[in-house]
Amino acid sequence: MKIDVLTLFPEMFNGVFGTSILGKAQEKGIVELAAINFRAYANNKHNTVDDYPYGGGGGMVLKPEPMFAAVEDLVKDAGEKPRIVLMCPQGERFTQRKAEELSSAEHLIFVCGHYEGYDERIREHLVTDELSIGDYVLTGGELPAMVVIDAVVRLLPGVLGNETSAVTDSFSTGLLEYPHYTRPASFRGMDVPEVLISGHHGRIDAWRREQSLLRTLQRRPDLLEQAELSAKERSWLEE
Ligand SMILES: COc1cccc(Cn2ccc3ccc(-c4cc(N)[nH]n4)cc32)c1
Repeated sequence: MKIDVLTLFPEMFNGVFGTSILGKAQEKGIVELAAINFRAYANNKHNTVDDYPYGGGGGMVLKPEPMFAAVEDLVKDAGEKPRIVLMCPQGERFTQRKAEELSSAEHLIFVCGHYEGYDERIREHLVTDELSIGDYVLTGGELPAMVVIDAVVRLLPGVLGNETSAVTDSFSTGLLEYPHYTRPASFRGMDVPEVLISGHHGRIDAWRREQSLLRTLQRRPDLLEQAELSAKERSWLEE
């Protein structure tokens, strides 16, 4: 997979792209990550990428020309038509399901703006997906793009050491994750649940599923509507 990020602050991505799981995914050749300064595509004397809004009002608006020129330059060598993902507070709420959908793309281009917004022609004629990472307003699209890229890349085959963890972790099952424990079996009188030390994998799986259901019921009952539950599980939860 190839991921390009169009931003005015490419240096913000150095740490995220160069270390830990994303860095290793690049070393393994699973993903190619690049942050490009779209100011390079500004076609005016002062290299401006923003301007005052027509109709007046506060704040500056991102101009269409540099963004169109930058995306067209990135797309020209592309095989499959890339997904052009615009980060903005008004976008579709980003979810694990959306991460799974994006992880099947060959090429993603993220548009990270600043200022008070984007010229609407960017949205209407360039963008394929508009995403928000939550109902709060950030200063720009870089942090939301990092969040989305992290959630997408970890799903790519070979990125996570233990293949199953991307499938069984929170939200992939539609439920919150069960509690995790590791050595020591007893720490300051706090013991690991017996079942996890029993070596009985059928009982362990059943306990983990039950804990996921309980934790989801307690913390995120809204997720239960969409989750795939057996009739027995549904009646147990409704008791
Ligand atoms: C566009 O509408 C805006 C209105 C007021 C401020 C801003 C600031 N801003 C600029 C580009 C940008 C990209 C993403 C986000 C963002 C995403 C989420 N979930 N919160 N905030 C915020 C951004 C934008």
